[in-house]
Amino acid sequence: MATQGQVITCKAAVAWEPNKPLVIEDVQVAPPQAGEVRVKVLYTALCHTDAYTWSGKDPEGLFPCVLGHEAAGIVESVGEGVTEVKAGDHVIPCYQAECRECKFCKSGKTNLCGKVRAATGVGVMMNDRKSRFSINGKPIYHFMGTSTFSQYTVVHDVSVAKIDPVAPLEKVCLLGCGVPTGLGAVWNTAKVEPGSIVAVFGLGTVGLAVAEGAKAAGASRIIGIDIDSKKFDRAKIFGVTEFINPKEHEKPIQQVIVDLTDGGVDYSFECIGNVSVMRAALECCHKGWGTSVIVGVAASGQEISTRPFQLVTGRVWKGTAFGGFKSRSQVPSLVDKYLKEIKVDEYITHNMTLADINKAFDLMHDGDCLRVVLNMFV
Ligand SMILES: NC(=O)c1ccc[n+]([C@@H]2O[C@H](COP(=O)([O-])OP(=O)(O)OC[C@H]3O[C@@H](n4cnc5c(N)ncnc54)[C@H](O)[C@@H]3O)[C@@H](O)[C@H]2O)c1
Ligand SMILES: N[C@@H](CCC(=O)N[C@@H](CSCO)C(=O)NCC(=O)O)C(=O)O
Ligand SMILES: [Zn+2]
Ligand SMILES: [Zn+2]
Repeated sequence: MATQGQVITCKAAVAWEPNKPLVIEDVQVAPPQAGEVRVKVLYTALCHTDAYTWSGKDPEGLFPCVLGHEAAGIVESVGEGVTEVKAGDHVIPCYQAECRECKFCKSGKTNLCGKVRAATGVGVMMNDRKSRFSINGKPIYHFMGTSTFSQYTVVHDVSVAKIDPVAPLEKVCLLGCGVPTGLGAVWNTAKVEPGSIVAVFGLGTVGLAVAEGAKAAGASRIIGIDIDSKKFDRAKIFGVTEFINPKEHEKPIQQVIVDLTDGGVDYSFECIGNVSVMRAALECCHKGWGTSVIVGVAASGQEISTRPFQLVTGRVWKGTAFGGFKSRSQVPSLVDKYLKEIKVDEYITHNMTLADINKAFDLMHDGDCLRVVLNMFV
């Protein structure tokens, strides 16, 4: 039965309140308006940023909402004026949009896009500043412009990347967030050169993707730092060459690293979201040139600090969103790269269904878990 132009009622996991279990509900998803695309979400993974917003610590978190931003699916229908995708195309929703027309996109200096950000930050669509999700008439907010914990979602056309239909959607859904973030932090934001010494704080999916990116960039040493020593064996597969557990050292971790590296590392990456670790990551960098990249998302109210002398003496502090990748232009090439070389399957530790989403979030706090992929239609 054709669904184009019709309201679709489907299953979605709704976050009614911070920290309260998600509830699988029958949700009405309105047809896409001008410049919008309705996507049948086949697979979605869970990212720690979903857990962060769900926790109530995200200043942009609005409830009730449909969370989720790391997914893959097929276009169900498109609104007026949409030319770059059509029904049947395989796509990855992109929480970081790319319009190619705004001041940010045209600058060539950033992957951030300004076109729809004001609407996606308050859980609505740009066209009419309303949500396309509702339950018996009650609006449910969107999240990050993606809301992939729903069997159908509506996204802006600037927030969807068309990909090679050969790619397995149950795998490449990971290219919607965590893996590109880590790879791009190394390749686009830090621009790590061959021979560099790299420190990676936090060996979850994002940190392991940093290690994978650093190995591909030819780093000579990749030092993994995590408070859970169980992470170390697996991290070797992703390129980590040495491990440090800060709990096993009396000295501050930055001092331990400076001592081990003849003055500090060339590049460090914070992949946790802990502001004290962000400071350590900066301060373990080599005087004169060491660069530290903040990747982790810290809760509202948290602030970073260091002695300005750390920067006066040549260390550089940076941050990255989606690894600096321009989403619509570059996600399709990441999918092509996946088909040839980059790891993705290796980050998937669990496969579950939408009905089990609360159990999937519980699993994320278990040290063995990297990414859980949910099959949305089983
Ligand atoms: N900037 C972006 O675009 C972007 C994109 C995706 C995710 N993120 C953020 O990146 C962070 C990492 O995501 P993830 O999915 O890899 O998370 P994760 O929870 O799987 O990994 C974090 C790791 O850090 C370790 N850890 C915790 N506290 C530590 C400490 N004090 N010292 C050393 N290690 C410690 C944990 O044991 C774990 O292995 C999250 O904050 C997430 O929100 C940012
Ligand atoms: N609303 C949050 C922002 C959190 C944040 O920094 N998000 C990252 C992506 S995390 C993906 O897992 C990001 O890309 N930020 C840039 C942007 O949102 O435009 C808060 O306010 O803390
Ligand atoms: Zn994410
Ligand atoms: Zn733009």
